[in-house]
Amino acid sequence: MALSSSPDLDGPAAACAIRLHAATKVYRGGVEALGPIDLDIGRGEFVSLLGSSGCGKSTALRLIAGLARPSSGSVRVAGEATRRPGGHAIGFVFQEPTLMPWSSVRANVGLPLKIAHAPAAEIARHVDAALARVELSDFAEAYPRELSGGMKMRVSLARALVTDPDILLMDEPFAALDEITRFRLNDDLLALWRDLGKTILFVTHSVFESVYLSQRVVVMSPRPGRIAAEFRIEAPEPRGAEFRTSTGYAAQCRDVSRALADASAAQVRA
Ligand SMILES: Nc1ncnc2c1ncn2[C@@H]1O[C@H](COP(=O)(O)OP(=O)(O)OP(=O)(O)O)[C@@H](O)[C@H]1O
Repeated sequence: MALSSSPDLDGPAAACAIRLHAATKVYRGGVEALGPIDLDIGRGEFVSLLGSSGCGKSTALRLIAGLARPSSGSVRVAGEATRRPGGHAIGFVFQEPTLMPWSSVRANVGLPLKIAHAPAAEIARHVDAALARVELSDFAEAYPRELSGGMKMRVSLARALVTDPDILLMDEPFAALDEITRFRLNDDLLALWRDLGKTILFVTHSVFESVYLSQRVVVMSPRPGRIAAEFRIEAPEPRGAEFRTSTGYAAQCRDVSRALADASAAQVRA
């Protein structure tokens, strides 16, 4: 078992931001949630983990974030981004925005820096930049109850960005949103990824979302989650409405969908 963070992963993995090697997770009580899986994610890559409910996607993110330890195998993350107080290699965006209802948007976004005892002026500067990035500058003094679901998720994203992480782990962040809001946030996330060059690992149930967003889609089999198939997504950049309605997009969604169905069927037969 190994879990480590180092400025660079060894050898040819130097261009690699995340490396899982034969990683497994067995929870207390004997639930075999994950693996073994091998997965390398390159610096600056946008990868989606796609799989049915309970296949271990969140478990994989938790191992990478260091919130849980692998039962065997290793999980390694490159970079110890301490460019600012409270800086982390990793930012985490959950399905629920998990905002403090009694605090303003500004206070919610600044929380990670406040916990790290960053000076007030520095917190204000980084919060303003993060809010501008998610187009919420006009809502800095608003409270979560005054915001729509999409806006709350933007606040959650700003809070993850405020420490300037190298890696963003996103666990079904848009699953609870209506389709129009989801599409808009998909486009905003792609713009953010292009501009900031972060490594993004995105968990979703949605074939359509995974193909639209990612450079690579990793299809997982049901519990214990293993990698059943991988697809490199071919798309013109920047992606937008034209890609969403293209035959190339439809064909890739069909292929990924088939692999997901095959993975589930294989498990049922096993
Ligand atoms: N702390 C825990 N203790 C015991 N079992 C757990 C724990 N966390 C998750 N599990 C089990 O491990 C399996 C994988 O869970 P996980 O949340 O990683 O799946 P998932 O693919 O993210 O699911 P979903 O898409 O529904 O969020 C599930 O069967 C779940 O019940």
